[in-house]
Amino acid sequence: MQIGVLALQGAFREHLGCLRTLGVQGREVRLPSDLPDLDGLILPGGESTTMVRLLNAHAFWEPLRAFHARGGSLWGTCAGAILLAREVGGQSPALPPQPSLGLIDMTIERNAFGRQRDSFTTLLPVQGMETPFPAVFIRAPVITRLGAGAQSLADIGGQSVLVRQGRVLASAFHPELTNDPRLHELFLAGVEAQRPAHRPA
Ligand SMILES: NC(=O)CC[C@H](N)C(=O)O
Repeated sequence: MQIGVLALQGAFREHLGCLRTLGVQGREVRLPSDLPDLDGLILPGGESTTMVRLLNAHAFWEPLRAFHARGGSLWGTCAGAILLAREVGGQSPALPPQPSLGLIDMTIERNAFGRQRDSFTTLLPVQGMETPFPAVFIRAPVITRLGAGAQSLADIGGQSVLVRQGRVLASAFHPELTNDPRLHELFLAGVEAQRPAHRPA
């Protein structure tokens, strides 16, 4: 199974490290030409406005949508989750809406926890996990609207922080900054389930 991590900016090395501990040699994705033979792609946390600028500069938007359309699985963490949303809120009304891939029918609000709670770690109950997940939030977004086709797997105070729509997973927090492999395992299991039978592992 071929897994890539978008390596334009942010915590891509940490994701590659987590994949390595699970025996998966992930690949840095820096150009659209790195996408074609991947089965799964992780969009890391970082600064979504910077990522948008770099995605524009490399004409990445259509190749990413095409990757999804041909059966690729995606997982966005924090800034990466913002890139996957249909609508992005939380920026100054003076600015135009932030562009995004629209691969999950949700509205996501940037920097939603406010200054006092800029960064925190919490033990988060996640659907399907026997014990809570240690979730690290850093200037994190929350999902304020979720379409009927998307499913919430965890929430804080009634607001979703982990959602799935088909082959696309989004977490508002950073599983790559903890030693708990369960979300990486969840993503890889989804990729494996989607991988065409004729492709070698
Ligand atoms: N840790 C993160 O990825 C923070 C995301 C950042 N606040 C943004 O809007 O892009």
